[in-house]
Amino acid sequence: MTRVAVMGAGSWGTVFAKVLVDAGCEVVLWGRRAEVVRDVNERHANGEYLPEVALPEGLRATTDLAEALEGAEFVCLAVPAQTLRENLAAWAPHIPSDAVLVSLMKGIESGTTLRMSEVIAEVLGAGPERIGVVCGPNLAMEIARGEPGAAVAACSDEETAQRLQAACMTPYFRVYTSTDVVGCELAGAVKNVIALCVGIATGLGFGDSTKALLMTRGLAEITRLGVALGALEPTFAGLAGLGDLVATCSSPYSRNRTFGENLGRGMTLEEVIAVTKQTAEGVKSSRPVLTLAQKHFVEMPITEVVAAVMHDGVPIEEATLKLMSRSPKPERYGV
Ligand SMILES: NC(=O)C1=CN([C@@H]2O[C@H](COP(=O)(O)OP(=O)(O)OC[C@H]3O[C@@H](n4cnc5c(N)ncnc54)[C@H](OP(=O)(O)O)[C@@H]3O)[C@@H](O)[C@H]2O)C=CC1
Ligand SMILES: O=C(CO)COP(=O)(O)O
Repeated sequence: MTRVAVMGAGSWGTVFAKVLVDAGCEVVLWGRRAEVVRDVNERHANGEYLPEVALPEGLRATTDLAEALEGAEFVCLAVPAQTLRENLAAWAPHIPSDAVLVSLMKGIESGTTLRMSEVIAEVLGAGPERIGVVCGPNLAMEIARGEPGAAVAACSDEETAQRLQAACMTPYFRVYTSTDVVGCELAGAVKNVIALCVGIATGLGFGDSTKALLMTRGLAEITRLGVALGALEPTFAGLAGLGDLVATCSSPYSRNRTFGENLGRGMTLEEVIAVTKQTAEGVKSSRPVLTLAQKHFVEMPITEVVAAVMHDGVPIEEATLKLMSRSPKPERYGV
């Protein structure tokens, strides 16, 4: 039986642990709070993050790092992107030296502009053949209910990608492989920034024309950045690209979209932060994504205004005007 540790017992860590159990793995879920761990072990639930979701009885949880990580073939990482570095440093002594490290996260590190796989490589000194990513249009509550879903298991080493695919494929969760780690990770992280903007548009009361505009031009800027960083263009038309963008920008379950929607409705940034209980990665990632874009001379107008609203106090009306008054040009997709 494949032994897997899932590090982080929030919404996605818990649901992905369920998927792994349903796929036939032996899974230990690590959480930092005893009450969450107790809920998983005693009630087979994570009431705080996933109300009314029944977890498999075979899913075990612990707060003990050594217990979670002992003998793990795959270590799946599901904590907020900005906390990964400090967490990994604490977990490192317990991580088996041959384990494959799998990022389930969708963010870019502030300050360094590193993708999560790059943070893993830097902190643990692991080679690319030991680092994977799982991403795609996966809203935790929907996958938890066993609704048909799909994702991409990416690793630069095809064989590792196939092992990862086998570990998490279930009758309701279809997994494809990819070797384009850069494309998958970037698409996952940057769609959160676009979802913030779609959320703002929703909160302002705008309809589907505006949302389609933002998703389409958002995908164009995600693709431009990805290709500049060495990703493969077709990745952005796939599950990790278009798929995740559409799911996140359309779903009331999306924390990023909801964050934007609250802002668009007129709440202040401080008020929205106060009511947002779960991780909305796009807020902090918008700045490092923009820095990456500037470094590679890639135009990302939507990201630019989102970063300005999130970090520089630019009013939404000014951001809207800025986007809509850009110079006339032919429509270009990608590079
Ligand atoms: N939710 C979803 O639908 C999906 C999310 N993702 C990605 O998965 C990643 C995790 O998100 P998700 O599980 O949804 O987030 P949640 O906000 O639901 O959960 C965050 C988890 O991380 C823990 N945590 C927070 N801060 C720290 C810290 N400093 N050290 C250790 N643990 C910490 C929380 O613990 P505590 O409860 O104790 O605060 C909680 O277990 C994100 O990058 C997200 O983009 C990817 C696909 C789908
Ligand atoms: O990544 C996700 C869907 O694939 C979840 O999006 P949110 O983090 O915005 O909820």
